[in-house]
Amino acid sequence: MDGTRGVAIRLEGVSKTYADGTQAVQELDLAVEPGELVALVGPSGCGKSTTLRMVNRLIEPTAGRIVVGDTDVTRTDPVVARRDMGYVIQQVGLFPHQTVRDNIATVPRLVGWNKARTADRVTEMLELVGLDPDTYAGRYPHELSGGQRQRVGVARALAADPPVLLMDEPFGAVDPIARDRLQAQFRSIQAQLGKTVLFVTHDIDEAVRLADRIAVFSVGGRLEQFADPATVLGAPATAFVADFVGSDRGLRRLAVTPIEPDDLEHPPTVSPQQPLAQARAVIDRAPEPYAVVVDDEGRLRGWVGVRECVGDGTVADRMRRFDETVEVGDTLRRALAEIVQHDAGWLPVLDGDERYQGVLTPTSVYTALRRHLPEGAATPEATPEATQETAEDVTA
Ligand SMILES: Nc1ncnc2c1ncn2[C@@H]1O[C@H](COP(=O)(O)OP(=O)(O)OP(=O)(O)O)[C@@H](O)[C@H]1O
Repeated sequence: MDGTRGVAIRLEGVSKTYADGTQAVQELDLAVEPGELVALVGPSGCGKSTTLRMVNRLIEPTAGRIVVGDTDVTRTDPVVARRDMGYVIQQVGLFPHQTVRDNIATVPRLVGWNKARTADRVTEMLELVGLDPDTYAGRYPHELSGGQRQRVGVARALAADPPVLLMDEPFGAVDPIARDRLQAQFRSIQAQLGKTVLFVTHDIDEAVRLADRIAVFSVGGRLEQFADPATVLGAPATAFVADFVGSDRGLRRLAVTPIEPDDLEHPPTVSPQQPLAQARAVIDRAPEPYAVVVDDEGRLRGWVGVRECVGDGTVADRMRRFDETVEVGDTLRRALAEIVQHDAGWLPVLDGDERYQGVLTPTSVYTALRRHLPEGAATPEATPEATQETAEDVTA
């Protein structure tokens, strides 16, 4: 979809001290690239929302400069600056006495779009967020589910095609299943639109799932680390970050680590036309008690184990099919989930053209996870002290 692409956001030495002396944000420097999706995370009260609201000047910084695209928003009329920044909040903030249509049309009308252009845009935005315009445009907010209200909130924020989107716990108020769906949908919307998105969440899994980079704050608005999810999880910069992302960060890394061809194992392969006796001989020479059946075009057909390789006939007569496969580029988490779900010792991996590439086993998933540790990553999980600690935790 054509539209305004994202612009850079720069915070330079930004601080906020509230009137009662609370230091919410201290000397914050943060540079967000155009089109980047950045999550602000940290414990309650660490200044995430304050930071977000200083960008659209709902809160005035006490020091520093905030530049959005070419505009120093700290020196611009905030009402004008806000037109370039869609804003989505947890409770959505839809106008209760206006229809969905009128809610979405708010900013386009404000900036003087004519009726026809505004009406087209409302339809386009409802379709973008997956709500049928004929059904929903005329409804009032109380006639929608929480998830639908949230989607209308996103549609409204995007309606005037701003380059920047600011979101404060955008999916916080919906149930976990709707939340998963909304997150996936938002990712695909963002992939199409390429806006610059700053969003606040206290949910590290949401940040890992959605963000290109994660900014981790500690109380007092100090930036502890600003890096991509794999680095935050695999190489936490400080003890604070390690604690915040949790002792199960190793598991979380599964979700951000893609399957690569180098990670795969290569058990023996046979073709469907081969006699079973030949397949048996192939398996007997290999450490694995099975062979993968691949046809002449490199497509996966199934597998045979030693037990199938008896009697006359060909591999095609006795081979078994797979319940599941994964592709190179899918996450290790997906692979492990399939292995566990199907109680399988191994899982075939295809390329984007459905050609067989190799297999993953629980061991190779683990090896891949270790290989993908970001540079400079200490592996606290593997140190004697950490092992000791875990043992104490277990016995405590
Ligand atoms: N208007 C205000 N006056 C005084 N202190 C404030 C004000 N607004 C926020 N604070 C304080 O500033 C600090 C940062 O608040 P902020 O809302 O930015 O945190 P947060 O990280 O978004 O927290 P949460 O996750 O709980 O929403 C907190 O200590 C909060 O109590």
